Amino acid sequence: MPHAHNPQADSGRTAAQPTAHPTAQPTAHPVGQAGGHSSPRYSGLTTFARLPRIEDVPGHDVAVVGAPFDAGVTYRPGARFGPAAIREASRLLRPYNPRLDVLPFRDRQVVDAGDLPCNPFDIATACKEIEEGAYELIRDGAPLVTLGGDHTIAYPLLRAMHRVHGPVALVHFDAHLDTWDTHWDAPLTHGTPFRRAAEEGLFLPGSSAHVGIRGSLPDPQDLIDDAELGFTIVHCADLETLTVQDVVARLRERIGDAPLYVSVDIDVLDPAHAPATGTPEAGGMTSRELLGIIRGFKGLNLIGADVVEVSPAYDHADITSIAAANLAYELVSLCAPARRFSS
Ligand SMILES: N=C(N)NCCCC(=O)O
Ligand SMILES: [Zn+2]
Ligand SMILES: [Zn+2]
Repeated sequence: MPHAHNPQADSGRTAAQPTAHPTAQPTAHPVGQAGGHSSPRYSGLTTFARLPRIEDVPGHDVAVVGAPFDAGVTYRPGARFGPAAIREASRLLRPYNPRLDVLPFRDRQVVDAGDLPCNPFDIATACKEIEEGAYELIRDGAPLVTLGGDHTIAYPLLRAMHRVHGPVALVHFDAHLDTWDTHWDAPLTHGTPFRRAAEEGLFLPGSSAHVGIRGSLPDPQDLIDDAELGFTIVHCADLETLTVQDVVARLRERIGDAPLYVSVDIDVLDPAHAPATGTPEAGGMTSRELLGIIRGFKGLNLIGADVVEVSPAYDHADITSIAAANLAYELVSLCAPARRFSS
């Protein structure tokens, strides 16, 4: 599908009417990754998975974009460097995803769209910039995977998704609820994006879930307030008895055939699997569990996703960035069609 602005695509669009082009044809001959045999994977300029930049191809079916913003954090800063670190850690991603049996870059034109503009001093301005930048990438219906950035960015991203698809099923992987009303009286922080989104009806509460919630809370009222927003919660402790398949079944039943948005706060992983994050909590998920649950969304209508809260200065041996890059790869892979012929 063309990336160029299409004025007709906007006409008659309202929030309640999904407007993604159901008939849009995928790019005929996608440009894939820079070849691992013609140039070693550790060489060359960095794009996500060594994919072409958006300006290097005529159009895109799926975009990966960075949102280097971290003015909304409450504890350790540094997620503004997340997109660069995740891209660097994505060099080893290969063309074939065997668990999903797809070649995500062969049948869809996947591009690296660079970084969205994000004002580093004014959160409201940054949110507007992120929303507009994301909207330009998705206006013709292309799925978007955003590399954060702190979790504040999920709010403008959901606003952009809503403009194209209407309310979405939201699956939110996180140690934290991120549904506070305000933090230090600030309405736009990484602890508040899903409260703002709920107020604006950006997601379908009955189709949405928090997964991986754990850790100490400022107040017991947090859980009561969150419950009023309509989410179901798969607590991290539930994984002591539920298998990955059980969780997938529960989430799929809830999502149904609604357009799906997946928001992954990397702190849903145990600090052993993701040390480089702003508000780490002990007792988290393994990367294998999280990758398994996300793969379980195969066949659903994924219209967007984010992987946020990677703060690379706290990393060791790129553990966190590698986990984030692989999660983004699975999310992009969910946008690929079933394999039609062997490679
Ligand atoms: N990591 C995210 N998104 N939120 C954490 C907020 C929890 C706190 O600062 O107490
Ligand atoms: Zn979190
Ligand atoms: Zn979060």
